Amino acid sequence: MTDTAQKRDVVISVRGLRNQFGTQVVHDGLDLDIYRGEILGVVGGSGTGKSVLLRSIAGLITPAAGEITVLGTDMGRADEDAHNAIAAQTGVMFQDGALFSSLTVRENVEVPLRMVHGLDGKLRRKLADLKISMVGLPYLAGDKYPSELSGGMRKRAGLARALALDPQIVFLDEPTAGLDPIGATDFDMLIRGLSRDLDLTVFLVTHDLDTLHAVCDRIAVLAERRVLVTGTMQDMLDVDHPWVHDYFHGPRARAALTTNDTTTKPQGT
Ligand SMILES: Nc1ncnc2c1ncn2[C@@H]1O[C@H](COP(=O)(O)OP(=O)(O)OP(=O)(O)O)[C@@H](O)[C@H]1O
Repeated sequence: MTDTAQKRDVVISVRGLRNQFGTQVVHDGLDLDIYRGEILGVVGGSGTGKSVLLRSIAGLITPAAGEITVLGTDMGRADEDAHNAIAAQTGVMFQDGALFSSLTVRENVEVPLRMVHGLDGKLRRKLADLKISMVGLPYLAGDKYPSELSGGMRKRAGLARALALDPQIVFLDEPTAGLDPIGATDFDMLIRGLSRDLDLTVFLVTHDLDTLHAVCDRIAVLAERRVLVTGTMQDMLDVDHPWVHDYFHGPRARAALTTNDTTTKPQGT
């Protein structure tokens, strides 16, 4: 870690995390820090526990051991009120948007807003429409049901819902999976723009090398049940570990490097 990184504000700290399902140990002694305002890309082979890590930090599963501190709150010791306060500061977007199929897009985005006391229906609808427009969906999309949307639109709707309460942190699980290359690039740019404009911290699980190049400030690699290494894309190219080397030096990585060398890149840490 550089001196600059050490001075930065840690908004999520994970120490000694252990996750286990039956006899299967997914994480063991996993440590990770995430800094305010950064976009952290989390990569790793299939089944290395990227989504489980996301769900642990987002408070959706309880780890077997370890400490997770989010915005200064030790989640293992926090009472229900503290958990709710953190939930209001964090938004989660799942791969397929995870929308309620019986609700319109606007009603889906209104779901978290219902937690806010004193917000009448009219204002709630206005706020939902604002989020819908922030993620680049047309105004009329608010009246549609998830089944009436394309996959990319459903992802945007899921992102609008994740942003409903103006969180400080958003968790994105494979945001570009299943999108065509143009849709994926558009979504990458949306994430970067929102992160910059809203000063969001983004925890982003992805397999998409273009996303890593175009969007992420830092990358964390999961392997051997822990975070093996963190650093910039440049740092990853120098890592002497078989999986990391193959991933970042393979033909797809080279193609992503060439493509993204011609576009604007985020500042490294
Ligand atoms: N609720 C659960 N019950 C039992 N096992 C689980 C559960 N959730 C995840 N696992 C297991 O934990 C391991 C890690 O799963 P996870 O979904 O985090 O992997 P991943 O790295 O996100 O994989 P992929 O890249 O394929 O999406 C897998 O072996 C999975 O089967």
